[in-house]
Amino acid sequence: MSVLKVNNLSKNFGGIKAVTEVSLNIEKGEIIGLIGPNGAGKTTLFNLLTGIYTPTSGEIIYDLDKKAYTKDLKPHKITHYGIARTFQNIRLFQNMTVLDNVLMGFHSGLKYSIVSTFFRLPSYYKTEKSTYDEALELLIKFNLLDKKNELAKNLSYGDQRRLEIARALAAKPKILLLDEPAAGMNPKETKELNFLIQWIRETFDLTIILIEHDMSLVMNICERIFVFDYGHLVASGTPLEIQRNERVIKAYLGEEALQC
Ligand SMILES: Nc1ncnc2c1ncn2[C@@H]1O[C@H](COP(=O)(O)OP(=O)(O)OP(=O)(O)O)[C@@H](O)[C@H]1O
Repeated sequence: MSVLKVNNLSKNFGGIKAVTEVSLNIEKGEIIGLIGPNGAGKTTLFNLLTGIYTPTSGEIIYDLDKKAYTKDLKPHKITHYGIARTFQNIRLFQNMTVLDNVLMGFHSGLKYSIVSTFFRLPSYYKTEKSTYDEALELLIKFNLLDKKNELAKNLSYGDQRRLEIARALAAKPKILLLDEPAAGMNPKETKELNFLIQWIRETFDLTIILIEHDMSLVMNICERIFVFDYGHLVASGTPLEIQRNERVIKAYLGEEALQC
């Protein structure tokens, strides 16, 4: 079942063609890798998928059952359609605690009204209590419970990356976008991330799309890979197909890819 479809999507910034006529289809439950040289358009595609940028042309169709298109969707609405993300440069609330960061992630999905919040009606407290419990559960799953009262800025780099993923999951997404999750991680943390990504796919019943330059991670966990160059989608296929694709080897991977 398709959960996300992109048709002839383009984004120009003045004369720069960041994304050009990209079409792709993502199936439920897949782990997808987006790879390509710096400036190839990968993050711009994420920004289009999350409503940060409006497409110059083309369309994005989320969750085909609901027939939601990008045209009039703002980022908070896209969250409601089930997309959450992390950022290349970690964007946590650095001076807030670990627990508060996760609680902020629930905010977009909360069901109580302004009236019940203002008058502190029972529905407000009920939602607040279950949100708090769910936040603690997420912290347990991510092995961060003992750090719940620490400020985000005091966590190790690997913990900050995991906290950012936990916060994204609080919005209960169907599709999780990870922008260079292994950036800045040491080999041990990258290995743990490898297992973490597969574990969250199973545990949270997710479809995952990740941008990554660490080829061992991409080749190990992705079922399909899309390769970008100068804004164009130049190849797609399984890790094995991509590793053997002459054009991709020449433009990006290099001969060592064959040993991955
Ligand atoms: N807001 C913007 N304004 C102008 N140009 C932009 C903007 N965002 C991206 N670009 C340009 O679009 C092109 C694609 O950039 P993008 O960040 O999407 O590449 P990328 O594949 O994610 O690169 P990296 O791997 O380095 O993160 C680049 O030429 C970049 O300079």
